[in-house]
This record gives sequence, structure tokens and C-alpha cells, in this order.
Amino acid sequence: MDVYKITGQRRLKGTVKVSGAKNSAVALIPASILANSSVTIEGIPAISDAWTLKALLEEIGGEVSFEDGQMTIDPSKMTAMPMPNGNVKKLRASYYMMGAMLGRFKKAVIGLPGGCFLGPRPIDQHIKGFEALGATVTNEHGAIYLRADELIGAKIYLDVASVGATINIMLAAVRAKGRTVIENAAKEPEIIDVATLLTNMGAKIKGAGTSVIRIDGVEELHGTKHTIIPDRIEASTFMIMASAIGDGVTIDNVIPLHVESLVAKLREMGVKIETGEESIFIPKQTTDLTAVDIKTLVYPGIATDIQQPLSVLLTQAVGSSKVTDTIYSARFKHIDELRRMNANAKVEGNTAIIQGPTQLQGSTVTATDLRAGAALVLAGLIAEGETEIHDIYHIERGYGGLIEKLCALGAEIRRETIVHTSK
Ligand SMILES: CC(=O)N[C@H]1[C@@H](OP(=O)(O)OP(=O)(O)OC[C@H]2O[C@@H](n3ccc(=O)[nH]c3=O)[C@H](O)[C@@H]2O)O[C@H](CO)[C@@H](O)[C@@H]1O
Ligand SMILES: C=C(OP(=O)(O)O)C(=O)O
Repeated sequence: MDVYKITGQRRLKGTVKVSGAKNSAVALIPASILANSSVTIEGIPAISDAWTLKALLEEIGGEVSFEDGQMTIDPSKMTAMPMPNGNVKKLRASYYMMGAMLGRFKKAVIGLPGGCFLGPRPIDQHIKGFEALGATVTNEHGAIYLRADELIGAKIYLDVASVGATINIMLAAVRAKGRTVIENAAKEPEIIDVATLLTNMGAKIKGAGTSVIRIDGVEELHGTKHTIIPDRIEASTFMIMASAIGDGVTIDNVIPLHVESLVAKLREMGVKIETGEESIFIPKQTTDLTAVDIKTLVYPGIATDIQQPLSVLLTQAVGSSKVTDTIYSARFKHIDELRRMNANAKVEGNTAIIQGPTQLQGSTVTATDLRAGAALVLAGLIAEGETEIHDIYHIERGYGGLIEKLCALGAEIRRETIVHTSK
């Protein structure tokens, strides 16, 4: 079993470069299925989700190379091979294989997705969208069967502004006949990134990044080259780490607009921040951090994906903070782990109540999900003594080169294989 071992209280200083966005990459890679020739994507992060998607594309006959962050996918020999089990279960974003394969082949069999368990994560809005486009969708033994004689553009109102449903419907609708209108669409930057790739492949999409997206279907999509946007969640994670234990950290390759709500919240806590055009500098903090209340919201609000690392920062703030997750009400497994590290925190419904400041203490803890893992890495950086994090595969699904990046800033973290656990 592989674990991270962190020796705490080493301060961070220097510059860290943010990788391409995970939540874009995991949609851009399946989007290539829709092209009739090679698609090259630059800036793919070195995360296990990217490798799993590469394997999935290869399973259906794609020829894929992935080196130095550049993935080139030749989709010309792909077939509608059923994928009821196996790699699809390893990540959430395998659900994008549904929209992309439906768009290209008018059929697909895809096992229900895996990914982080954050409470129930239904895909009813994805299915509602596919059905509106004319597909028959059935769930048989844990796999979704999709089939359509033809896809016909439709008006689809999403009951919740779901990132996954918005992108998935877009993937199918670019090859439907006529116009599709997605209302109450999600507005996250990754949706714009996927629409940009599809547009460069020949799709006709208007309004991505707003709540109404209009798509006029086309007969064929061609290959192209695309550079992915920076990962706003990784950038946010480093911003939070720098606020907690930095002696002056520059976070490079950020679109400051994408992290505006976090910048505002950190400033409310008393964090000094200097924003540049494509970078953010967080100097050494010289005053106490103040407790604040946080509510996660859809973009441009504070992302649910940074709620868990933010909770750790709040253990260092003076006073009582409340963190309410309105997107995933059960995304609080990290709180139990933080309590093992001496955090004064409890969960009531969809809210964590955190009392600070506390001196965190190194302990053996488990990354229950991806961002819980990032939160525990931060807790380990702050804590007195050594922290051992188990189940790090969750972390490596979404952060590329995290250890290397943090060690370059002065952290002391090792990835070790251990045989017995002491937990
Ligand atoms: C691979 C990827 O991009 N993952 C991100 C994506 O997940 P994901 O696309 O799964 O998240 P959604 O935006 O779809 O989910 C938002 C909310 O809508 C609900 N919902 C969603 C779909 C549906 O059909 N029915 C339904 O009820 C969910 O339970 C949740 O409460 O957006 C989340 C919210 O920003 C992020 O935390 C994830 O990092
Ligand atoms: C929840 C996340 O990922 P996924 O949707 O891939 O499980 C995340 O990136 O925080």
C-alpha cells in the first residue's frame, strides 16, 4: 500500500506552476471520440484519471499517445464497444463516454461511473437530456444502455445546473439534427473549455459559460489542436496552502477571474493577496486569520471542490467558522480525519462547524476522497510531527506531481510503500 508521509511545519516559499484543469481534461479526452481525425490536447495533467481515460479510448479502438502533457487521439478506428465494467468504474467522468459515443455511434453501453463518493451523485439529468434528444436509455445490471435511430435537437431544462449533464448533453447534441437549447446550464469555466474544443472541431455552439447554451448540430467534426485551461481547483488548493503555511508563494498559470470568490473569502479572513495577470502572490501572513462562514455554490461561487482544504485553513483562524456545502451535503468525511489530528470540528447536517485556532498534530489518516486527501495533505503540512496519509490513489486521481511541487516549495513529503499499517 502506498502512503504519503509528511513532516509538518516546513514553510512553503517560491513559485508553483498550476497544471491543466482536471475537470476539463476528463471531458476533452472523451470529446475526441466525435472527431474524424486526430485531436491533440496540450496541458493534460499527470493524473490517474487521464491515464484511465486513455485506456478507455484504447478499449474502443482509439490510438492514443500521452507524453509531456500532450495527448494525441486518433479516433478514426473506434467502434461502439460496450464498456459495462472495468475502467469506467474508476472515475466519475467516464459518464462523458455516454454523450460522446451516443453523438458518434448513436449507441453506447457504459457502466455507472465511479469517482469520489460525496453522498448521492445521480445522473438523471444526463439521461433526461439524452432522452430528449431521442435516445432510449435503460439501466441494466449497473450499466446504462443508450440507443437512438437518430438524434434530434431539443429544448432541455436542467432541474439542477449540473456540470456533467451540461457537458454530456453538449457532446451528444453537436451531432444531432437541428437545434438543441440547454436551459439552466452550468456555467463553470470547464464548460467553456469543452465548447471551445468542440467549436474548433467544427461544432456550432453559442452561450457556453451562460445559463442558456444553443447548439446547432453538424454532420461531421474534424480533428484539431487545443490547449487546456489552468486548473482553478489546484490553484485554489495552493492558494489555501500558501495562506496557511507560506513564506511568500507565487502561484503561476492561474486565471484570476476563475478564483475570484476564493480571493474575496481569503481577504475576508485577513489573508494578503496580490493578483497578477496570470499569477497570484500570497506573501507571508503577519496577522491572525479571522474565522468566516463559507457556503459552496455553483460557479462563480465558492466551489465545493475547495471546501475541504478551506476547512483545514479555518482550523488556524481565530473563532468559530461554519462551512456549508449546498452542492454535496455529505462531503464532510475529512472532518473525522481532521479530528484525529486534533481539529476542533463537528458536522451538523450539511454544515461543518470549526473552532480555531488549534495546533494540529501529526497522525495516521485516510484520504476518503480526492479533496479530502488534499485537505489532509495541508493538515499534515501544518501539523506538529509526522502525518501518514492512506488511500492516496484518490489524491492522485486529480493532482499531478503534488509531492514534487510541494517539495520544491520546501515541504517534506515522501511517497512510500508500506506493508503493514499501524492504524
Ligand atoms: C468530473 C467533474 O467535472 N467533476 C466535477 C463535477 O461533478 P458532477 O458533474 O458530477 O457534478 P454536478 O454539477 O453534476 O452536480 C451538482 C449537483 O447536482 C446534482 N445532480 C447532478 C446531476 C444529475 O443528473 N442530477 C443531480 O441531481 C448532484 O447530486 C449535485 O448535488 O461538478 C461538481 C460540482 O461542481 C464538482 O464537485 C466535480 O469535481
Ligand atoms: C469530486 C471531484 O471529482 P470527481 O467528480 O471526478 O469525482 C473533484 O474533482 O473534487
